Amino acid sequence: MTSPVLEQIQAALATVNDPEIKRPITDLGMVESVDIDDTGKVSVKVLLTVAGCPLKDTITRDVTAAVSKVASVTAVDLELGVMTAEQRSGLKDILSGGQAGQAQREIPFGKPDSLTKVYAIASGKGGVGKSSVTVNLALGLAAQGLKVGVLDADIYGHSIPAMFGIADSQPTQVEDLIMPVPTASGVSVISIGMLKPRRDQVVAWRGPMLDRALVQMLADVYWGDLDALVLDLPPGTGDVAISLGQHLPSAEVIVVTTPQEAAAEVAERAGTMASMMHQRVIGVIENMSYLACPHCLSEGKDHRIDLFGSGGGARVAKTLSERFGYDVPVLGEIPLDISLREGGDAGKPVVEADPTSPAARVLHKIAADLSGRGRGLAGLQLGLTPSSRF
Ligand SMILES: Nc1ncnc2c1ncn2[C@@H]1O[C@H](COP(=O)(O)OP(=O)(O)OP(=O)(O)O)[C@@H](O)[C@H]1O
Repeated sequence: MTSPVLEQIQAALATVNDPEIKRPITDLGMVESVDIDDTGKVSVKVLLTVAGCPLKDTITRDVTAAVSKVASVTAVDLELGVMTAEQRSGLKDILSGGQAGQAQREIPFGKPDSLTKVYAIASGKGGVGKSSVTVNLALGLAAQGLKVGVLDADIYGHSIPAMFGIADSQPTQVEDLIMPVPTASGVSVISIGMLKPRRDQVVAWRGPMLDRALVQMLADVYWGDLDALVLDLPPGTGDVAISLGQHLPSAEVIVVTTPQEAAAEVAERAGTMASMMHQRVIGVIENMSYLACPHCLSEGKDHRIDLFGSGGGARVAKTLSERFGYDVPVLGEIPLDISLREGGDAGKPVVEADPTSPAARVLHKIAADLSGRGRGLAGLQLGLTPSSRF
């Protein structure tokens, strides 16, 4: 039996999103029953996707808050249950959009009508700050109001979860569909490290294994409707970069380098590799660009110490522009900044923990510029050839 109050409660429940799937729990078959007694006490039973769901506290809080707001509700009694195998299979069907049971799901970002911008963060060598840039750029894009996912494909490092403060989190699995782990600010994260049975296990995979892992992270993960997916690639020009090029030629590549000559040369190779895979290199980020002299700052002066030399980013941008015949700009120069390193170590990225610090300001600016380029099909090759000139 429905009553106006029950309808209001249903409407309130429809405002609660599952934190991992980011869709209303009412659309996902998670609300099993709703009742209200004569005193205004509401009894709700919500089914979790798996027993021991890591986000059950969030769901409890959100459901209780939403239902409590309905006028005439005096109390909320929430019971949590767990979906049966059959209910989970139904949920998987909803999430995979009718593709359930297919041996190989499609990569949603590879479809011609995909509106998700895919940014692949590449570098020539390790340790130049590629993962730090990935994490902070993703949060910077989220701060611009975008729905953002991060895929950590750096088999050697997979440091992304720790930098986000979710190192101990494991993704929830609904049948063979994997839910990305949400960060505190709602960025969805999957790391190649999360696919290993044990955290300390060393990944020594060859090309085909890596390719399978990358496809799994792109196709078997329920990413939902993202505005941007930021990928942390392993350094260099190896198997993952080739696989990514094959599966996602529409990915836009950002090359991270330091000001050093030696770093610039290998960074150019990483950029050239992307271009060989028909991906567009949209810019270069120079990290560890300079150190703001602390003594001068205290005197109100801006003096830069070029700890690692200078000009690497500009050199890579110039070389790649000449090589590809289109403009590859320097997107920003991120200074050395203790708060960036501390934020990474503590799992509290600098763009959120210390947004006015010098590095965070540059990263926010890069994110704002990128999001200003807009979502959608702009910049994609549409495969149209003009038939005549006007
Ligand atoms: N601008 C910066 N200022 C201060 N420390 C930085 C800066 N950029 C990066 N770091 C620090 O340098 C170290 C290496 O950075 P990061 O892990 O992001 O590099 P990476 O290129 O992803 O390395 P790898 O490829 O080996 O994973 C980290 O400890 C990070 O905190």
